[in-house]
Amino acid sequence: MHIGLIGASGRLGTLVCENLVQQKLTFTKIAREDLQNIPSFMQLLQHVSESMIILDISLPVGTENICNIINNLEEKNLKQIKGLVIGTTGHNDRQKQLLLSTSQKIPICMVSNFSKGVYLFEEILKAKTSQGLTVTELARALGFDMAMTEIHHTLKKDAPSGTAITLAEAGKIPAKQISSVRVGKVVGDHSIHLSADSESLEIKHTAHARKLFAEGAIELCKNIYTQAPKPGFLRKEDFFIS
Ligand SMILES: NC(=O)C1=CN([C@@H]2O[C@H](COP(=O)(O)OP(=O)(O)OC[C@H]3O[C@@H](n4cnc5c(N)ncnc54)[C@H](OP(=O)(O)O)[C@@H]3O)[C@@H](O)[C@H]2O)C=CC1
Ligand SMILES: O=C(O)C1=N[C@H](C(=O)O)C[C@H](O)C1
Repeated sequence: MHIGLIGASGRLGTLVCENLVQQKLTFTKIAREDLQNIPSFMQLLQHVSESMIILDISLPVGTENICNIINNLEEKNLKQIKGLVIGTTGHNDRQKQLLLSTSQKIPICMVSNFSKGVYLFEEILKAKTSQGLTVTELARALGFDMAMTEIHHTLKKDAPSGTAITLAEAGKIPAKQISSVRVGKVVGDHSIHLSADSESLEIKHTAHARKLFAEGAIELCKNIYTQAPKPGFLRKEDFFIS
């Protein structure tokens, strides 16, 4: 497997490159210039002889650019790309629509958080209690009010975080109940607060180091490459465990 990496010079991208080198996996850095038009991208593809997974950990405009390239590539060149894994967050509705239409051409997997802990968090929110209720339904029935906070470093561009949006969807927590804090160098904290008259409860995930996301992203790329799914919007749940 070869990885085409968009966002290689970024905070996360740098760690992904280090990890790929450690694992002796081959990769190509895809710069913003490579995504400007088909000839630029074709030049890059011609230097890669193997089939590849493209990992996008850039900004929403980077995602938009790679989607436009994919939608305009000839079928024979498209065959070289086995999947597009998107870790970038903060897409607007138009960009989400573009991703959906691009998934008709290649398999696309969008993962707002590559950590296993957040995956577990999401599954907890979607699970059913012994009475057949979701955690949120049970909490509300027991008189708990629910809200979420997410805390990240000050250089993060989007708010709320992609993870907060994903967790809120899983727990059916209204978007207006999410608060975002940007402070210092926090890698990523997500908490759900449950509050009743005389007691409170908190479910919290803390990312202790950014390399966690790099490891998760590469593992996911490997799993998708091995399973070789057909074009479409992939459920990350089908690829998180190898
Ligand atoms: N899914 C997950 O688990 C995680 C997701 N993220 C997400 O990943 C993304 C990157 O985060 P982070 O590394 O902190 O951000 P950085 O700002 O450090 O890096 C952004 C990267 O994107 C590149 N870039 C920006 N615009 C374009 C473009 N138009 N075309 C190609 N490349 C472009 C930048 O390149 P240049 O140097 O040329 O500006 C840079 O390499 C964010 O969306 C963040 O939310 C972050 C952590 C975990
Ligand atoms: O930008 C970040 O740093 C992070 N972004 C992702 C998000 O928006 O949820 C994942 C993680 O929390 C770090």
